[in-house]
Amino acid sequence: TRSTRPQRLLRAVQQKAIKGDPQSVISAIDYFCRHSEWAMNVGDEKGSILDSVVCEVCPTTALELGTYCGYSTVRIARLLPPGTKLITLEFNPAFAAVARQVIEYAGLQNKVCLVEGASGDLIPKMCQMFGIKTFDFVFIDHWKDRYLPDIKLLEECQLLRKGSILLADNVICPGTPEYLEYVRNSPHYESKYFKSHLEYTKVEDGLEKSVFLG
Ligand SMILES: Nc1ncnc2c1ncn2CCOCCNC(=O)c1cc(-c2ccc(F)cc2)cc(O)c1O
Ligand SMILES: [Mg+2]
Repeated sequence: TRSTRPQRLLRAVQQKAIKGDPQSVISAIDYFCRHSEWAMNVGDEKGSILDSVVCEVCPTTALELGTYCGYSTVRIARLLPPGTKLITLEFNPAFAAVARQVIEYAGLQNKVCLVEGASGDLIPKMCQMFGIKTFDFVFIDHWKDRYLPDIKLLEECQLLRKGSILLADNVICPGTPEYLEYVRNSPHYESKYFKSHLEYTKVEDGLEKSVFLG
């Protein structure tokens, strides 16, 4: 049977990137998506904004909702100091299988814990599964209609603390209107929009950075 797009993306990494070199894995995926097949990675333009927020936060505990092929997982994990853990949740087993191989190719498997399952089911288990009290940083990049229910779930599970940073992808395209309305109007968040473009296109998109105020 024909290969899938994530499998073709993985093959491009294995053929073009250097094993153990996260930057070459990132560049190989960006090249594949620009010159061969578009794929829904956060991409290089929004990825640079993601990098700067991760470097500013220096998280000791980080969560990613929506792994896909592991592109943003590699971007985040390569910036984390030793001893920190990035937990990434992926619903689709085929995506997760590719992501594990991309993360391993980058040599970052010891900094990443990929869990398969739906965010709504897994978030309440973070404490018992990993002993995580609170997350310093959350990158939100999964089903656009799950953004709002899942941050409310993070609040209810007391997984956010004063100063926890949420960074949400695709707030313009495909768009997350309810999420934006909530974080921009809630007294519990201070929110800021980083204007950019939909990965590998000229279409407007952006990231919303929100600080939880407690
Ligand atoms: N653990 C979990 N729990 C729940 N749900 C989960 C999950 N893990 C995964 N999922 C669900 C699916 O995750 C992928 C979500 N991402 C996108 O859909 C996406 C789409 C576009 C896009 C597509 C077409 C266009 F024309 C224009 C833009 C761009 C992006 O940057 C996107 O991120
Ligand atoms: Mg996205």
